Amino acid sequence: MSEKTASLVKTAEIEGKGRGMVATQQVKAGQIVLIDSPILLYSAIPMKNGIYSNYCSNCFRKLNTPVPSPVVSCPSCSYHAPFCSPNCRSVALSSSHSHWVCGALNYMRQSQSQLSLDNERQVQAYFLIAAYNLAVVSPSNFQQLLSLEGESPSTPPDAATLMIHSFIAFLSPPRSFAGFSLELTTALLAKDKVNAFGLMEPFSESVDRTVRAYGIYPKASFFNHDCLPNACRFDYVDSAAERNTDIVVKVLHDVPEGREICLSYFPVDENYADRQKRLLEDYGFTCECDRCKVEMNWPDEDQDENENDESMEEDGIENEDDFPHAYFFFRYMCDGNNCSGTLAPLPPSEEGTPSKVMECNVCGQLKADKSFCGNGDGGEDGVVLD
Ligand SMILES: C[S@@+](CC[C@H](N)C(=O)[O-])C[C@H]1O[C@@H](n2cnc3c(N)ncnc32)[C@H](O)[C@@H]1O
Repeated sequence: MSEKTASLVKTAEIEGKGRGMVATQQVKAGQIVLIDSPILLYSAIPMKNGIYSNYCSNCFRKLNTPVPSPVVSCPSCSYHAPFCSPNCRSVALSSSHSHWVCGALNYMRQSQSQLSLDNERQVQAYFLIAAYNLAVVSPSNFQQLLSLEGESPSTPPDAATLMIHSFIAFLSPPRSFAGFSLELTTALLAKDKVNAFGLMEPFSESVDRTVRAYGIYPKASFFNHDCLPNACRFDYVDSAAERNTDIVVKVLHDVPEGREICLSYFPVDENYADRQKRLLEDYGFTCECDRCKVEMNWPDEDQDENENDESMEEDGIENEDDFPHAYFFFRYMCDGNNCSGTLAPLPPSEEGTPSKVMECNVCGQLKADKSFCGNGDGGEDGVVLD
């Protein structure tokens, strides 16, 4: 986090939500309030016999060539874990791709058919391998991971958790780490469940994106959820030259001092029932945000009005009493094909003049701010984008 952004948010207790992030001063539309680096990253791509993924095994940048050259692959892996550069490889060999991780992943690949872990369990195994490795390569970051929100279930671990724990036990976690136990495995999985941020595969208009990797971000983990967020997060995994796995949190509009800054944990255009289900199952809470209080009274057939299509835009704005948050969708939802991203203004000028250009956090397109342009095509207020 840079000095400049460090002072714009702080953690505070928020009634009914645990810790949250609040603005320490008035924040202007488009300002970056946090840049955070991951303490842990792991692949979200389940392994398919002997085929490595098309992302750097350290920083998850998309690789240009499908077959890695020997200078940028792991010297020990039977599957030649690929890296995007000799530097990434050298960093990884002493941290995220340590000798133990390398052996553990190799074993997982070789014995995949006997292990019969489904895709979700494979990704959990990647996480646990990365987390137990972290305990050795960076004990302080490991403690930070353990200090995050996420309660272990009060019920005994299910069969799948027992299986995955015994699999990790079989891999003999690094000898210098003494705390390995079923309780710790269960606690780690609980932290991962509510705190991991997905780094998505490159955007495509024709294919639905899936997650390429998950990261644990120690400061960004304090943002609570709101179904009409006042901030959203960006990442530049393939385009940033350095620190490409950092996430950047920007506010959508002016936020007064002391106000909580929230993200939406998933695309904003999901309907009420789906949001509630997801928040309860994945994050363990019932959302009582202003938007949910309105939508809980909507009949089922109106639920899909949230969707970001033409009819929503027209209907929503015409029926503001039923849909008071229509303005949010009009101004902050990207209307790009297959996108569902959130638009945040570019940072204001040094003098504090707000930008009239919005950036989408999914497709990356720059668009004219509709609130300045009337119809949003950029033609009425001199905001013309290439
Ligand atoms: C990523 S953490 C956010 C920080 C967390 N509140 C803390 O104390 O560290 C996600 C967890 O915060 C809580 N949370 C987030 N948003 C919430 C909301 N709108 N209402 C109630 N609890 C919320 C839930 O317990 C959720 O599993």
